[in-house]
Amino acid sequence: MDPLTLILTLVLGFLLVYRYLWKSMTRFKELNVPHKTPIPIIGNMAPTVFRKASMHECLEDLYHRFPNVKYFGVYHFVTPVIVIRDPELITSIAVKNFDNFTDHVSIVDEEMDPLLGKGLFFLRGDAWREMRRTLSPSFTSSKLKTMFHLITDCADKFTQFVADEAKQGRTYETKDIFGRYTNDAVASCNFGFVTDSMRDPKNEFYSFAKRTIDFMSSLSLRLILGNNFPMLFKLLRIRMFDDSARHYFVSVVDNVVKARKEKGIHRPDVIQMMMEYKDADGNCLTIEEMTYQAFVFYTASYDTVSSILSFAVHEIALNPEIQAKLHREIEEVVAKTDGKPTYEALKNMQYMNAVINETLRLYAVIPFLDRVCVKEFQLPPATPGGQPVTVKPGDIVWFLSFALQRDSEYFSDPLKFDPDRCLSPTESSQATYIPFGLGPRLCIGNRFALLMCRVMLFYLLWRCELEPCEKTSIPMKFSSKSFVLMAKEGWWLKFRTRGTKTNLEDNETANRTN
Ligand code: HEM
Repeated sequence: MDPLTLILTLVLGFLLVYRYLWKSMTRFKELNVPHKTPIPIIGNMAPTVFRKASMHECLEDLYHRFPNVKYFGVYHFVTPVIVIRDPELITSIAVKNFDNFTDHVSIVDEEMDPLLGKGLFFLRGDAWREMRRTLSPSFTSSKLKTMFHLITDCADKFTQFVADEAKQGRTYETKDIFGRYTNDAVASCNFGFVTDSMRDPKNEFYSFAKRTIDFMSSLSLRLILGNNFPMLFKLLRIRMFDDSARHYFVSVVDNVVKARKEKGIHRPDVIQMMMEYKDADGNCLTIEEMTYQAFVFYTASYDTVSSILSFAVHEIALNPEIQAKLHREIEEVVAKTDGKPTYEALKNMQYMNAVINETLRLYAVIPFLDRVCVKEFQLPPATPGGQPVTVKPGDIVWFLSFALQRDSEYFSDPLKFDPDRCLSPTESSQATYIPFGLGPRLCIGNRFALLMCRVMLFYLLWRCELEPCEKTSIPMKFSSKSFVLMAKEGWWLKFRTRGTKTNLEDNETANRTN
């Protein structure tokens, strides 16, 4: 190609791309939906692009710019998204009119990235319905009860190890150690084998999975790009996870299934339930299908559960009266169950549940919940006297759990960590408290997640006291580098085995928290 043709082609290409991008960025002006003027390509995401704020804080800021509307528009880079602000309208979309909004935004190509694309989260329409029906029985209360001892084994081993190490007080980065616990619990309950990642942090499964699902790596960037430029992603064959990850997890599941069949092993876990599943025509799940679902459970748990535990212990350490109250409740259960806590005893711990629920309110780890319109739907006017807006198939809506759960309109003194508010059900409603989402797409693992948190906090606070240390972030600042909610400087705390503290150390702790 001669230089002139090359330059003309490049200019034309640039103009076409610019026009296409710009066209999508005038959508809200045309629809007369309240919005902030976007910057080309970056849209309304400048604070996250220039690392001034986390995605959560950037969206929360936009949320507060439009206080009196039912919804407003956000340009997530080049993608126009309607953010629903009104709780009633959120319920209408996610629950009552679910059939118009059945899917999550598909950010990966199913064939190129089957580990994510064929997992429950990204399945669409009937394929999602079928798989959700298949997997739901794995997480009922009765199934969780059978998995309870698998989880307590992990928490017990973990806290014994920590209690041995922390006799003189020991500082930990809690996200790292709770990541190991979550890994062990999920490996045991979902993949069907035992790891001990505190004593053996280099074990193959944990090392591989941790490297694969690292939101502080380019994975966060790839998630954002996949959300905005799915065509480009496909064209350039960019993937979230490469073939080595798929091969590794398929071989793990294959080995577990083979060993169980050969040795006649039966274990009360999710792999076993998937092995035993048969559809109406007698078809079983393939090894690949089992792997994709076990992998999505792992991905959905690893970061969320370890983050919620880290935020919870951060607040517990900073609030000695909450820690004391929680410890009293734990001692009551220990006394009642003769030191062998049961599933029911833990499930009924009111204050423990309030502490976890309050953590989920204050720290919604996922920045937004999304739905894609699959059937035309009419939104009421955004403002009194405005015009209704028709949402078409392919249009995207978001609900901002982080902003809603920190809105003083719904929660008094919203930045205060106050578990007591969760003891009185009046403070939250269905659509303003949505840490696990809502409607038929609600997190399938929510009970499992709560159980993992409850079990860990129980064993940990039974054996250890938690204190802030020099490196603890006070107040908590969020990282602008990650797609999920992360502490900017990490989550650092001092753990101390109960009953080993001197009077002098007691005074030091009191001074630090005052
Ligand atoms: C504290 C921990 C967790 C939090 C905060 C969380 C939060 C969420 C949220 C917000 C959604 C989207 C819901 C919606 O769109 O309405 C979701 C979906 C999902 N979560 Fe969780 N989750 C957690 C733990 C888990 C665990 C432990 C598992 C697996 C065992 C899991 C598996 C899933 C799956 C498979 C979906 C997709 C469900 C579907 O589309 O049908 N999550 N989660």
